[in-house]
Formats: sequence, structure tokens, C-alpha cells
Amino acid sequence: MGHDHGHKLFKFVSKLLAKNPIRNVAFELGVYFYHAESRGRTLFQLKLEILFSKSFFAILGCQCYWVELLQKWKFPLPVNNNLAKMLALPSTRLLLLFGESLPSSRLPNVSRKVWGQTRVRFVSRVNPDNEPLTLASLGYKSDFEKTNKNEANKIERPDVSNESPKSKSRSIGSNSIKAEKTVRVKKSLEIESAPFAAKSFSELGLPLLLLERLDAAGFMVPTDVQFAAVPTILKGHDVVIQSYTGSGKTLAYLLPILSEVGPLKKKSPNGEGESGKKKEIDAVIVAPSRELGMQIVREVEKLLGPEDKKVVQQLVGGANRSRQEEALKKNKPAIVVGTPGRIAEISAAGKLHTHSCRFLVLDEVDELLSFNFREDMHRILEHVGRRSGAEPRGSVAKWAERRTIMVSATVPYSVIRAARSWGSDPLLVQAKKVMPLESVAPSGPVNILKPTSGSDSSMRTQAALQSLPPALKHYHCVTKLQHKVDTLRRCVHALDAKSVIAFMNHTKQLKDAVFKLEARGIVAAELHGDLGKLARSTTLKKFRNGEVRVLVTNELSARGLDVAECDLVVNLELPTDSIHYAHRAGRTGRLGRKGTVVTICEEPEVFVVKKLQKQLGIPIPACEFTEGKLNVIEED
Ligand SMILES: Nc1ncnc2c1ncn2[C@@H]1O[C@H](COP(=O)(O)OP(=O)(O)OP(=O)(O)O)[C@@H](O)[C@H]1O
Repeated sequence: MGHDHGHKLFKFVSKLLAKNPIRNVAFELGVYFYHAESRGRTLFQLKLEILFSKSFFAILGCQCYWVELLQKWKFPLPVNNNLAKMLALPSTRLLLLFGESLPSSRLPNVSRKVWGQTRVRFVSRVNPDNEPLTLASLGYKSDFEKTNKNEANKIERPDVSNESPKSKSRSIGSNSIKAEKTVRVKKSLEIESAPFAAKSFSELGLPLLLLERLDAAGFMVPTDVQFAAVPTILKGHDVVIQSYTGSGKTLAYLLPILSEVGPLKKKSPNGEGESGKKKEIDAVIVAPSRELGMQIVREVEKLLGPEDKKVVQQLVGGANRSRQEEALKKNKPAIVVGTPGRIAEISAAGKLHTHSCRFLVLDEVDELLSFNFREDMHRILEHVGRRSGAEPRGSVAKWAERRTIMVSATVPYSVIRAARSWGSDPLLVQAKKVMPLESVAPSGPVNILKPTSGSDSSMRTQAALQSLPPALKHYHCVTKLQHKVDTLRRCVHALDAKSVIAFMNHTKQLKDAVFKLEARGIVAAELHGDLGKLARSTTLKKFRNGEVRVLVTNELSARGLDVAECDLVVNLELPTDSIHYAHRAGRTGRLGRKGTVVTICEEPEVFVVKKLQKQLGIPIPACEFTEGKLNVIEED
């Protein structure tokens, strides 16, 4: 039955795409699958890579059931008319949309509003050749054709360094797909775009209830790093999880925690410990900023569902402390997520009982190592459970052995050293491998203003490379200081970017930039630590839902911030080192989506960009914005 449906759909989509080759700029196609009733079985896994002029939409690892419904529809559908109504049809299981100028930024928003954020997945890939769009040309096979998933996941990546130097400049513009094509090269590196594993969540040893929640929340296939981390943590290891930005590290540690803590956990065979509320905290998750803390809470809540929301409690700075303490007392959460200062503060006041805590997560661990957090981190490490293998402390006999989970896209050697003293024989978990920390050679964050030795820099390059999503495109643009904001504006228009994060280092300049952008008709907003918590939350909310096009911010937003629609990151001021560059850049191109990073700098700063390029092992070619296009400038 299931295969039959899958097969029908395969044939149907094949025919449809064969009839509608994508040849020109104006043609766009979106494929949306709504998956409501599945129980996590893979009936049919669809892999599509579709070339559009402005937007790339494809969906990976989806399942569908009601093909019949689709076949009743007439194509092409009127795309812009009553889209929300179509999406809202209760019977809609699968929807294909054809048409001109599909509003790439609005569609995810519309569908999110109608179906809820997690029901629709977007994965993007670039098809390098201007060939008719067919399933074969997209490398698509049905799951009963014994697809090698890794093969199918491979995409072409622009390799700027291999391009012919004949032309002086190549254009990438929102209205010129031809121009964009000239930037792509004859010889391309093969890489994987979406970091999905070839296996399913059900193979990870997770409890049934959690599998059902994953399914209901729209998480269909684990990412590579989730597939590597979950079983390792479930086996009881302390771990350092390192994989590139936007690859799903949060769920990689949340899933094993939720397997053992809270209402979704595995039931013990004799049902012991199921009744009666526990009074103490089972898991403490520490994040360096309140925004990141709140984002993690939302991710936990997605899985817990509305009825069990109170199992997790946020303890972030800037919010009312006594209210947080009251909530702790009243709700007795099993999991707390917070910033180091607030957790340490409430713990020191005796209002947070963590000695029987079994999980300690340090998200963005390299940031948590910084001097600012030293005292608070010391308290947390001393009072949250006890390091596995360590002696119980003081008079309290019931210190639980904790699993220490340290997470970041960038793991300098200082983290490896800290991990050894905070955990017990921790393992390093990366997307496709798990290894002992001993096998990691010393390296460190790269300060771009200091010279580096040859061997050192190659190790650092390796480390930095693994922190960047492979599909990101990087450019730099030289301009005068007073023209930077105008260059940003031209950049936004040339790339037709819908959701932009512009990074700066100083609050005053940041405010000026927002003012100038607004004066030039671009909806912009500032986000930095000097703002109150309400202003920060409101701005972020507006940016997430598309009301703000350009968010001008500082390092506060460089880590962890997950806005799927962000399609452009701009460095209006240079980051301090390659690690900061990687985290800033990682706000775009999340989970295999397309993304561009443009560094706008002055002539005397170009040497810094060259250094970044070398240290990160990526091309960051020079570009300019003329005639509404991004033109790559060839170097002699
Ligand atoms: N298996 C999955 N299927 C679909 N979406 C997923 C999956 N895992 C994670 N995501 C989504 O991918 C996005 C990025 O995940 P997450 O924020 O955990 O990345 P990260 O690796 O922690 O990034 P960073 O290093 O920037 O903090 C989130 O919106 C998350 O909900």
C-alpha cells in the first residue's frame, strides 16, 4: 500500500517535471510536502534538487500518502492567489506549486503560519547545469530503487580558485541566472549539502514516545551529527560534540537527555520511579546568551508538547529572578536551561538543587570558557552532579554521576584540555566519526592579527573548515568607510536577500548603520546587549517573522542564533579571528540551505580577509555591486 503510493508519486512527479523543464529565469517551482499521520516509517523518501532563479526549494526525507488527492488537481496552480487558503485545506497532504516569481521568502512564512513551523522542511541545492529539470537530472530515485543516499546527496560546489581568469568580472544578480552560472566552474568539488544521515531516528535506540514526538514535530531524518552523538551519549560517555554551524547539534544532545529524563523517557521494565514527582533537576543546559538559552528551551518544548512544557525551565539573565525561583519551586522541572550567571546565582542562593543531576550540557563551550564566565562556570561544574569517576564530595552522599556534554562548531585546543578535566575520558563526536580526545592535536583559535607558523595554521585550517557549512559562498567587497552602508544596501538588492544579518563591533556605529539603512528604505533593526530584554526579544521576533529585513547586530548574535530564512550574512566590520568569522557566517546556510557571506572592508583591511581565506581554507573572492548584480572581480 505504502510502496504503491510512493511509486505512483514517483511516476507522477517524474512526468510533471519532464513536462516542465526549467529553462529560464522566471520559472520557479516549489515542492511542499505535508506529512501528518505518519508514524515514522519511510514509505517514500524524496530527494529533489531544483534550480530556480531566485530560490531553491526542495524537500528531503519526506513521506506522503495521499497521492490521489494530488492527481485530482490541475496544474499549474495559481501561485500567488489564495496561497494561504490552499495550504490551509485540511485535506492537503501534498502540494506542488508552479508559477512565476514564487515569493521565496514569504512561502516558508505562510506555510509555517498555517502548518506550524516544524511541518515543512526546506533544503536547498544548486543544480550546476542549465539542463531540463527531470528527476534523473536531479539524481532522484525512489527508495525501492536502492538509492545510495550518499551519492544522491552530492552536489556541485563552486570552486572559485579553478576558474578561468579570462574574464575580469563575473556577475551574480537576482535577475541574472546566466550571469550566476558563469561563476560556477567547470571543475567542482563534490560535497554533501544537507547534513542528513542515511538512517532513521528509529535506529538510534530512542524511546517510542520520543520517536512519535519527533515525528509529530516534523523531524523525519537525523542529521549526521545526531546519528553519531545520540547512541554515544546513550551508552554513557562524556562527549565533545563538534560539527559545523546549523548541522543540528542541539537535538544531538537533547534526544539522549529526553530518552532518560522527563515524560518521554524509556519506561523501566518494572515501572520503578515512574510515579511521584522528582524534586531535583536531572539536566542542566548552559548557554552563553539569553537568546540562545531561550532558543534551546523552544527546541525542548517542541518535543515535549504543550502539556509537558513545564518539564523545562529557563533560567536566563535579564529576566525576573524571583519569578524564576518561584517557577522552580512550583513546577519542579527536570531540565533547566540558562546562562551561567543566572544558574550560578540561583544555585548559590540554595534555590536550585542540582547534586543529583545526571546531565550537564555546555553549549558553545569555547565561549563558556571565556574569562567573563569563569567564576560562574566554576560553581556550575562543582555543583551539578559529579564528574563521572570522581569521588562524592563533602557530606552529601547522593551526588549523581553526571554525563558532561560539551558542544560547539569550533573546538579549539583549550576546549579539549577543559573537557579532559571536566569529563571522564570524553569522546570527540563529529558528523561521521567518534574518537578519543587523545587523537586531537593541539591547535587554537586563530587571531588574524598575529602571524602563524605553517604547521599550526594547517591544523587550524582543518578545525575551521569543519565549522563552516560546505555550501556557503563567501565574498569580500572593498569600499570606503563612509560608503559601507550604501554597499550593504546594494549587496542586499543585488542578491535579492530577504533576511540579512549584518555584523558590527561597536554599538554606536551599529546604531548609525540602522539609521542610514532605514533612511534608504530598508527595514532594519538593531540588536545588542545594551538593549533591554523586551526590546531584544521583540526585535528578534520581528526578524524571525520577516518584518525586519536587515538585523544589524554584534557578537551577541554570532553564536547559535537559528533563523532558517537568513540568506545573507554581511560583515560590516571585520570579525576578530577566524573562529568569530565562522560563527557569524554560520547564521546563514543552516541545515544545507543556500547562504552567502559578504565581508565589506576598507582597502587596508584586505590583508585580513586574505588571512581569513587562508586560515579557513575557503575562497573569499573580491566582488563589487554594479547594475544590481554581484560581480566577482578576477585577481591577476
Ligand atoms: N533532524 C533534523 N531534521 C530537520 N531539522 C532539524 C533536524 N535537526 C535539527 N534541525 C533544525 O535545524 C536547525 C539548526 O539546528 P541547530 O540550531 O541545532 O544547529 P547547530 O549545529 O547547533 O548550529 P550552531 O552551531 O549555529 O549553534 C534548527 O532549526 C533545528 O530545529
